[in-house]
Amino acid sequence: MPAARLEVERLAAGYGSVSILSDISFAVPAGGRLTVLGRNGVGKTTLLASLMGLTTHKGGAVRLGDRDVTGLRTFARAAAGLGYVPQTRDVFRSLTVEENLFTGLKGRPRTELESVYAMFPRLAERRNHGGMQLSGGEQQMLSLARTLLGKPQVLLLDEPLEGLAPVICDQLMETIVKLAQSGEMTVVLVEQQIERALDFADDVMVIERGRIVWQGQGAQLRADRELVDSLLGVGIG
Ligand SMILES: Nc1ncnc2c1ncn2[C@@H]1O[C@H](COP(=O)(O)OP(=O)(O)OP(=O)(O)O)[C@@H](O)[C@H]1O
Repeated sequence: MPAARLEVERLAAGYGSVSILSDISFAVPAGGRLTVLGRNGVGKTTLLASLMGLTTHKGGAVRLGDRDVTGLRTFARAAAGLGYVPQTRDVFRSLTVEENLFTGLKGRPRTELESVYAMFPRLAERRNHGGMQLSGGEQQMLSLARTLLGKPQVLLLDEPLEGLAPVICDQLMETIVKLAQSGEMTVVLVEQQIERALDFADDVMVIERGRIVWQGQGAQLRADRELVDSLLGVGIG
């Protein structure tokens, strides 16, 4: 499946009776990249989870290409082309690397594993290792690789670099950038490492208390330290 446009219109969502997100509207063109920034606890994870149908819907719409997926359950959204790599890293710790990857194949031939092993040679080396023996970086690679086996049209990544050593962050970002540049999928990245996040995407969105407070080009943010400080409470560079 080729990359698809993601369009979110006036989305409102939360947990049970609690509202977290309101009036969230944005679009990412097919094959495009968007970075979502924001301080801790502002609703970034809730946004990605809401796109997957994992929160309480309170209004608005999510469209994937021409298809309105708002009313679909999580598995149906995944089948429609949304791929989600959660912050918690989706790894079955009692299974080996290869067994974890099998679960992402969903009946397609085993030979497809070779494509992700080529992308992550480290996983190929550790194919018989148990999930619980993996480092944080390897778990992140496995979680991403498993999602990629589903050939998503839109890939949602929640802080993939969290807790990883700088050299592993470099390697992982290189792979993510290559994936995005291939044009085979649209990518939405939530990331706290601002410099790397701005390197990743031209289009940036900043969330504060569940609302979009800034949308624009990353270059604008990079050039304006005061703006970055006011939006994110930290300097860059
Ligand atoms: N399962 C849940 N039930 C109720 N409230 C929740 C739940 N998960 C998160 N929240 C609340 O929703 C708000 C947004 O949290 P969220 O995890 O989306 O923020 P975030 O921007 O991703 O933060 P971080 O950068 O720390 O991961 C917070 O106030 C949080 O306490």
